[in-house]
Amino acid sequence: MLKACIIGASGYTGAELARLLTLHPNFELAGLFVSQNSQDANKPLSQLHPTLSGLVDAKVSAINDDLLIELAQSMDAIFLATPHEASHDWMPKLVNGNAKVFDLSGAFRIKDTGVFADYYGFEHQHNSLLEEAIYGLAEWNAAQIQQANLVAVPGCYPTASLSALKPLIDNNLINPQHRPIINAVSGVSGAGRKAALTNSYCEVSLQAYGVLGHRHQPEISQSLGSEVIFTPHLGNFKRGILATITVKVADGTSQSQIDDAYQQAYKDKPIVRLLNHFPKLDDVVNTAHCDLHWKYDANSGYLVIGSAIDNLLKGAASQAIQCANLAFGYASHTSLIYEAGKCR
Ligand SMILES: NC(=O)C1=CN([C@@H]2O[C@H](COP(=O)(O)OP(=O)(O)OC[C@H]3O[C@@H](n4cnc5c(N)ncnc54)[C@H](OP(=O)(O)O)[C@@H]3O)[C@@H](O)[C@H]2O)C=CC1
Ligand SMILES: CC(=O)N[C@@H](CCC(=O)OP(=O)(O)O)C(=O)O
Repeated sequence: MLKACIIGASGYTGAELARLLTLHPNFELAGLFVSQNSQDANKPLSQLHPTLSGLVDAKVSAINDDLLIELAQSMDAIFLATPHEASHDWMPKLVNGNAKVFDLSGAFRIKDTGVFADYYGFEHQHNSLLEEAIYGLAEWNAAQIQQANLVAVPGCYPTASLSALKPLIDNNLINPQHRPIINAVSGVSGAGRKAALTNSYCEVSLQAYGVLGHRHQPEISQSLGSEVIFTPHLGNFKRGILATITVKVADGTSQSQIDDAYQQAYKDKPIVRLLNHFPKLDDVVNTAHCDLHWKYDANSGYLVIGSAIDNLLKGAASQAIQCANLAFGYASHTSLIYEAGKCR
């Protein structure tokens, strides 16, 4: 069994990782950590997340610098489900050991350091680690992830958006004169577990935010190789992201070229499901799937794609497990999807 630990285990994505690693046939969950001064240190994870009762009753421990170095030597896999700044600050201690590191934060996703000052509010100090980090979009970067020691797991909105747009861009089907327009709605768990006025129950009402300035816009553009217009919205539900994306396709594109692009991209990739209707959040929440559907108007040249994921799973924890599966030589979907009542 491969030894894995989670830093930031008490958060929403950390708890999902704990569940997925406990149920995984190839990993042993060997450590759960929170920050040095965490109020939750020494509490059982199942006390913080009672849904894990009987499954993950181990206590979370406070992390410190010596422990980081020790974990880098003793673990096979380290999952960071921590704020961007914490991942940024700790990474040099974590990458120089035996463990492969899977970072769910945004700290190592972008190659251009200027983006961190503009969108993340801190100056990036680790250029060489940014170079080394592999972007963990599992269906699209498998060969690189298999060789990686440091995987930057994509953000939730970028996962929903890129899963819809990559088949088109890879087949030169997007009209370069027109930016794809991404409108996406997220549940409140996308903001993490910490209390804040903007995500408290009585305050949340469907609303756009981060308009023309959200940090996921440069992340999507980097991976797509094309600028986009990205507008996120916060909805008054717990989990899930529904993205509706409008694309002006290249002149002369046929319906069958579009259909083929999606079918070729996702054949043998069972996490992504191509539907015959526009996706619904309820069908992906609590699953590792990304559901896609599209409709094309050949007269106008406009294509609309619907993409749905669970932000905490395909948008974070289960995609991190897909990356770990690949990095340790297993099929990407190992332990993540169900077939005839069995976990594949
Ligand atoms: N929620 C989502 O849908 C997605 C989140 N992400 C990213 O994943 C990461 C985790 O997100 P999420 O689970 O939602 O966050 P939460 O706020 O729910 O959890 C954060 C975790 O990190 C710990 N933590 C907080 N501050 C620090 C610190 N300074 N040093 C070390 N540990 C700290 C927290 O515990 P404590 O404070 O007690 O130490 C907690 O365990 C973030 O980087 C987020 O941007 C990525 C994709 C989707
Ligand atoms: C609803 C909500 O607040 N969502 C988060 C995105 C969560 C995510 O993907 O996290 P990263 O920060 O790791 O990119 C936001 O808009 O900031």
